[in-house]
Amino acid sequence: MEQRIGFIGLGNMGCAILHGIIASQFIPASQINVYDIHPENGEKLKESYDLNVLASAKEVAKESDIVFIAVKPQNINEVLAEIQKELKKSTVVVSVVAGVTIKMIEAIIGYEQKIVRVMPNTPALVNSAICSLTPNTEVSPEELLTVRGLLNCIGLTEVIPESLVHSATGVGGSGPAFVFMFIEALADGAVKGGMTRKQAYKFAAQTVMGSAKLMLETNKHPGELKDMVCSPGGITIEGVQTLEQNNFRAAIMNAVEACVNRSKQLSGEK
Ligand SMILES: NC(=O)C1=CN([C@@H]2O[C@H](COP(=O)(O)OP(=O)(O)OC[C@H]3O[C@@H](n4cnc5c(N)ncnc54)[C@H](O)[C@@H]3O)[C@@H](O)[C@H]2O)C=CC1
Ligand SMILES: O=C(O)[C@@H]1CCC=N1
Repeated sequence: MEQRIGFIGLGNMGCAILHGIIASQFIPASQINVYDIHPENGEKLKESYDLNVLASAKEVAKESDIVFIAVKPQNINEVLAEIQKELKKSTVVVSVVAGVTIKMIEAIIGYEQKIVRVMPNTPALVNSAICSLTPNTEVSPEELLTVRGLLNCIGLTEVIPESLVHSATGVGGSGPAFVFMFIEALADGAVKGGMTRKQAYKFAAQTVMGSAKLMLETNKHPGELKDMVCSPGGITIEGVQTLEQNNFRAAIMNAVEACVNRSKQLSGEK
C-alpha cells in the first residue's frame, strides 16, 4: 500500500489502531504521520517505531492520503476546523469518533470531502478488532476497499448504514468493557473457590476467547454452543438458572442500549 496514513489523536483508540497496523506490517511505519496535542504521546511512539511525528494536525492532513481522527467527541470540531484547508480532494478522512455523524463532519470540512465513519474497538491492539465502516457518497468503491483493506489488518470489518452505527458503538465499541467486567466476575468466582487471582484471570480470559473463537469458526448459534456445555442434570445448568434468575441477559441488553442512547444523544438525536 503506497498511501500515507495520518493519525490525529494518539490515545487508547488511535494507538490501538496504529499498533495493530504496524504489527501487521501492512504498511511501513515510515508511511505513517502522527500528531497529538500532548507531544509526549508522539514521542513515546517514536521510541518504538520509525514513524513521522509531525508538529500539528494541519501537517498530518497535508502529508497524508488517509487521515484517522481519533480525538474525543468534544475535540473533533477544533481538529476538523484546523485541517479543513489542508485536506486534498482525494484525501479520505476516517473518523472513529463516537456519536459524531457524517453530516456533522461535512458541515465543517465540506460536503465534497471523502469521509468514512469507523467504529472500531481496542482489540485492534492485537489485530482482533471488529470495525464498522460507513462511507459518505464522495467515497468511491475502490477507496472504501482501500480503507477496508487497511482495517482488515487489525481485525474483522463490516460496512453498515449510518443508522446502525449507534448499535455498532454499543456492541463493538463499548462491548470490550462489558467483556472485561465479565472476565473479572468469572475470575472472582474462581478466586472464591480458592484459585489464585493470576490463575483465575488466565482461565477466565482463555474461556471467553476460546468460546468466541469456537462460535466465530463454527458459525453455530450461541444457544446451541451453550447447550453443548450444559450436561443434562449436570453442573452448568445450575449456573445458567442462577444467571436467568438474576436477569443476566437483560442486564447486558440494557448496558448496550444505554450506550446506543448516549451515542444518539451525542449525534443530536432524541
Ligand atoms: N477507547 C475506545 O475503546 C474507543 C474509542 N473510540 C473513539 O475514539 C476517540 C478517542 O477515544 P480514546 O482514544 O479512548 O480517547 P483518549 O482520551 O485516550 O485519546 C484522545 C487523544 O486525543 C488527543 N487530543 C485531544 N485533542 C486533540 C487535538 N485538538 N489535536 C490532537 N490530539 C488531540 C488527546 O491528547 C488524547 O491523546 C473517541 O472519539 C472515542 O469515541 C471509538 C471506539 C472505541
Ligand atoms: O466510551 C466511549 O465513549 C468510547 C466510544 C466507544 C468505546 N469507547
